[in-house]
Amino acid sequence: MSEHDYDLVVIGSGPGGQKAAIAGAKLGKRVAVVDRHDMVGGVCVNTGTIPSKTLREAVLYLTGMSQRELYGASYRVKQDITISDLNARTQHVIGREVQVVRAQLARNQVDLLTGTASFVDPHTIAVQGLNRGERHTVTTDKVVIATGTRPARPEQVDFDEARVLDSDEVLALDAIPSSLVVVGAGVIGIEYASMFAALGSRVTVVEQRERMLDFCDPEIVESLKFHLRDLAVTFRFGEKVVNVDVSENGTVTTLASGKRIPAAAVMYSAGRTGATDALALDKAGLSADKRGRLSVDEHYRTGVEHIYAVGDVIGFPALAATSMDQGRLAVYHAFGEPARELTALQPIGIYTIPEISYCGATEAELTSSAVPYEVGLARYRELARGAIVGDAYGMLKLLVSTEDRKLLGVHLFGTGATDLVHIGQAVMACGGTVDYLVDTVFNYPTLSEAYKVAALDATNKIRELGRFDT
Ligand SMILES: Cc1cc2nc3c(=O)[nH]c(=O)nc-3n(C[C@H](O)[C@H](O)[C@H](O)COP(=O)(O)OP(=O)(O)OC[C@H]3O[C@@H](n4cnc5c(N)ncnc54)[C@H](O)[C@@H]3O)c2cc1C
Ligand SMILES: NC(=O)c1ccc[n+]([C@@H]2O[C@H](COP(=O)([O-])OP(=O)(O)OC[C@H]3O[C@@H](n4cnc5c(N)ncnc54)[C@H](O)[C@@H]3O)[C@@H](O)[C@H]2O)c1
Repeated sequence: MSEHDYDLVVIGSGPGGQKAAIAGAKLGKRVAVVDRHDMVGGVCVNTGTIPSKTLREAVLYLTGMSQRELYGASYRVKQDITISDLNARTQHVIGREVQVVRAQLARNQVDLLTGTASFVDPHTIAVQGLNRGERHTVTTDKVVIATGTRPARPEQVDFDEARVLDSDEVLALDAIPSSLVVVGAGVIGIEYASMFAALGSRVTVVEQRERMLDFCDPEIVESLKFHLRDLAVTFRFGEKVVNVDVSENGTVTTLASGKRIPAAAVMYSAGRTGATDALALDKAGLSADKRGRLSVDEHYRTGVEHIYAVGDVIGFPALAATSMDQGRLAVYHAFGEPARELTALQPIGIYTIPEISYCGATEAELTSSAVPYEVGLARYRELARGAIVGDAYGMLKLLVSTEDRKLLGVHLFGTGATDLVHIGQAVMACGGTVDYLVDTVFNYPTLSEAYKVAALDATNKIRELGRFDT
C-alpha cells in the first residue's frame, strides 16, 4: 500500500470529477473528492446544465407555449409568471441532484472533503474550508483536476448581481425583466435568450461574429432565428458590446458601432474561463493558458505524469456528457485499467425553444471534403404525432451517402430533438445504411417515425438519380 493518504484525489465534483471518483472507487482505490459545500455536483448541477434545463421546462409548462398550436395563441397555464414560480421547480431539481451525487459518493466510500483545494506540492493538496482555521492537507498518489469554468467577465463592466449579470447569476434574478440584452450568441446566450423571450421579455442578442451556432446546420439555425424573431428577439450580429451603464432607470449597453440599447437587465454569456487560479498550479509544476485552461494528452494526462485534467477545464467540447467519460477514462489510464477511447461520433444538443440536435457530418463538411450525399427530410407537421403534440415546425434531416447509402449525418429541430438524435447516432455508429431505416417498422404515431419518412425521401431521390446512370 502507498504511503499517501489516498490513491486518488479529485478536485471538483462536477460530472468529470464525480465519474473519475466513482471509477477509482470501483477499482478498489481509496478516493477523495474536494469541492465547496455549496457546489457539490459542480457547475452542472448548481449553476449550469441542470438549473437551465429545469428552468426551460418550467417556462415551457407555465407559459403553455408548446400547447398554443392546439389551444390558441392566448393559451397560458399561469397568467403572471413570477421568478418564484420558476425557482420552485429549479431548486427542487437541484436539491434532488445534489442528494444523488452525495449518496453515490457515500455508497462507493468516496470521501467528500469540503473546501477549496490547492497544491502544496505535486502529491500534497491543501483543503481550505470556509473559516480561516479550517485548513488541512492530504497526500495522494494520483490527482484528477476537474475544476471546470466560471463565466468570463470583462473588467470594464460593473456586474452588480441585480441588473448586470453573468449567466451563473441570472438564476438569482428577483423579477422577470421586461427587456434584456444578451451579450454573446453562444449556446448559453441563445438558450437563455429563448427562455426569456418565451416569458415575454423583449430580448436583444448582441454577437460580435456575423453568425451564431455556425457549427450547426444553417437551415436549422435559420428556422431557430425565425422562431426567436417571432418571439420578439432582435439580433445584432457583427456588433461588439464595449460598455454597460447602470442607472436607477435600468441599463444602457453601448456597442462599438455607437448604438446604445436600453434594457431592464443585461446578461453576459461571452465565454467562460478555466477555474484554475485557486489551485497554486506552480507548486505542482503546472501552468494554465491565458483562458485558465490546462492542456492534456490523449489520456487526459497533464505535463506532470500523475496529474490528470478532465471536463471544461481542458476546453472543447466542454459538455457535461463528455466530461463524465473523460473522468472515467482518465482514472482507468491512471491505474492501468484497459479501456476503449471515446468514439468520434458525439451528439450535440442545444436546449433552445425549440431545441436543436445533431450527430455526424454537416452538409458544409461533406461538401468541402467532396463526399457526394443526398438529403432526406421529414417535417413534423406531416407526422401524426407532430399534430398530436402540436409541433408544426419540427424537422429531421438525414444526410446519406449516394455511393454506399451509409447514414452520414442527422440534424433535428423541434420537440424531442435531443433524444431522437440517438437513433441516428446508433445507426451511424454501427456503420448502418439508410436501408435499415426504410426496412424498420417504427411505432405509430411517434416522432421517431420521422426517421422512416426522411429515409424514404432520401432513397426516392437516390433512385431518381440512378435513372440517369444507365
Ligand atoms: C448555463 C449552462 C448550461 C449548460 N448546459 C449544458 C447542457 O445542456 N448539456 C451539456 O452537456 N452541458 C451543458 N453545460 C456545460 C456543462 O455544465 C459542463 O460541461 C460541465 O458542468 C463540466 O463538468 P466539469 O466536470 O468540468 O465540472 P463543473 O461542473 O464545471 O464543476 C467544477 C467544480 O469544481 C469545483 N472547483 C473549482 N475549483 C476548485 C478548487 N480549487 N477546489 C475545489 N473545488 C473546486 C467547483 O466548485 C465546481 O463545483 C452548460 C453549462 C452552462 C454554464
Ligand atoms: N446545450 C449545451 O450543450 C450547452 C449549453 C450551454 C453551454 N454549453 C457549454 O458552455 C460553453 C460556454 O458557452 P458560452 O455561450 O458562454 O460561450 P461561447 O464562447 O460559445 O460563446 C460566447 C459568444 O460571445 C461572443 N462575444 C464575446 N464577447 C462579446 C462582446 N463583447 N460583444 C458581443 N459578442 C461577444 C463570442 O463571439 C461568442 O460567440 C460552450 O462551449 C458549451 O460547450 C453547452
